Amino acid sequence: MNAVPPHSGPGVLTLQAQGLRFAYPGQAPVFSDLSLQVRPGEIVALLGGSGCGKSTLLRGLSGLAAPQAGEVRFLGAPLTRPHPRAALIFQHASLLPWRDTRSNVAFGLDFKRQPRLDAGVRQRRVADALEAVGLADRARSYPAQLSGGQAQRVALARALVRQPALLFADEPFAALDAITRAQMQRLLIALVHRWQAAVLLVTHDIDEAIVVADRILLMGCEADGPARIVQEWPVAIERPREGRARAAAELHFEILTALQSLHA
Ligand SMILES: Nc1ncnc2c1ncn2[C@@H]1O[C@H](COP(=O)(O)OP(=O)(O)OP(=O)(O)O)[C@@H](O)[C@H]1O
Repeated sequence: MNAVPPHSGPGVLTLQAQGLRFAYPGQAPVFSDLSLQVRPGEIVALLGGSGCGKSTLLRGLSGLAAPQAGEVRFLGAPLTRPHPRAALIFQHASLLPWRDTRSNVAFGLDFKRQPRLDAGVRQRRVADALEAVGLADRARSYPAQLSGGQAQRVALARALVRQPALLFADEPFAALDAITRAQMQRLLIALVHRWQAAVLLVTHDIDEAIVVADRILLMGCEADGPARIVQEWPVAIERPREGRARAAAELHFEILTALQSLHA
């Protein structure tokens, strides 16, 4: 694998959001005065009830939507639009059907503001990313020839090819069956550790958050007011976490109780 360049200097947070406010036109704010941080290499899960604003927050943090107040800093500098060292994955892989797997992954290097790479470096990056997600032998396959799990691996490779310092992931495994989902969770953990990326993972699934995350944030809103981060938990369960059912169950119960109390 090629060396991944350092993501930030010592002590620099990967992502720092301070005092964010966002409202859709003519509507009450989805969130107001919301702050959070993601440290280098940290996996942070964002849990919350449906409609509380998780996806909107992710869009605001990634530069896809502009908050009306507050500041987002990425690798120490203000972020006002999508950054080449931040990548996004969503519930649906959204591959280009007329491109094969290799070309879909290479497309990750063609987004706006990506640095121009020479052909050899591009090829190596794509090959590394495909190998990392276990699809080196499917480089010539088209999306219609892939399973849902394989398609999501291609989407992950398309994100990794950019050597991101931060991966924004909005319910990336929600559409997968339980076994594929567990495989993808393990893959995500292995890859971010190997590629030294941080992750901000939006999920509805408390168990997924407990298996994957270093830290869990619970987002909620009381009495239809703007959402905020109401509670946070460091996940101190030793990895790998499968088989540590008791510790996980205790944390699951604590988070579920907090989530239910928001909707009581
Ligand atoms: N484009 C939009 N225009 C207007 N309102 C929107 C738009 N997108 C989302 N909303 C509203 O903003 C609020 C937050 O939506 P958002 O999708 O961010 O929540 P969420 O927590 O990600 O939901 P879910 O978990 O169900 O996906 C909701 O009330 C939603 O109806």
